[in-house]
Amino acid sequence: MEIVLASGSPRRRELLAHLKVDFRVRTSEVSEEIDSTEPSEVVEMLSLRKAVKVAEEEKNAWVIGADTIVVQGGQILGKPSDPADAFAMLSSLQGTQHQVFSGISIIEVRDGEVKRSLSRHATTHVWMNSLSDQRIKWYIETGDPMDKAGSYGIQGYGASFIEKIEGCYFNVVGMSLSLLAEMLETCSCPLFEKS
Ligand SMILES: Cc1cn([C@H]2C[C@H](O)[C@@H](COP(=O)(O)OP(=O)(O)OP(=O)(O)O)O2)c(=O)[nH]c1=O
Repeated sequence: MEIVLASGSPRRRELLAHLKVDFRVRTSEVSEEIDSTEPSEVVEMLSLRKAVKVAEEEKNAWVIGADTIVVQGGQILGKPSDPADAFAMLSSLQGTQHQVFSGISIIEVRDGEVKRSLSRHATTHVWMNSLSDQRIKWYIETGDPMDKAGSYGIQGYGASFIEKIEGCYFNVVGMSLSLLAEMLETCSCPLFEKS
């Protein structure tokens, strides 16, 4: 049995490495189109979709999938489609509060069959400082926002935008480690349990 991270996100690789477990990465392409507008449902369903796609290719593994979105006033912000979209997102987030939802799914596959499937999410409240148009434009030119939900990364230069957060920091970066640890324990994953 192995732990397989179903993610192309370099952040999620770094995050999982913090848990001091052996794992390998297997990426897949899934559609991120979804009918639901309920944030918790969206991130749990998308994380499950990513995990399922990879689990179908595995024989014996715990497959982990995750998904992160930014939510402001009920509106869901994913990754920006282009620099103009990033500008629109950051302009609306600056000077206000928003939430970051990250869903995590674990699928336990034994002998090619799904033995257990678990999906959970965490929410973090984030307060962003007021930002000038020039500063937003400069940040977008660095390219950093383009692969991130809400068009910012709290773990890089984007940290200078953040006044405070309430909730798990790692949840903002892409996956709550305390939630993941709890889920691996629930699954009785021996690769995680420390003696
Ligand atoms: C808000 C925020 C998001 N992000 C990132 C985390 C996710 O990688 C990304 C949201 O996109 P996701 O679709 O959740 O993930 P992904 O496409 O990067 O990777 P994969 O689906 O293969 O697992 O935004 C940060 O890195 N920092 C932040 O502060």
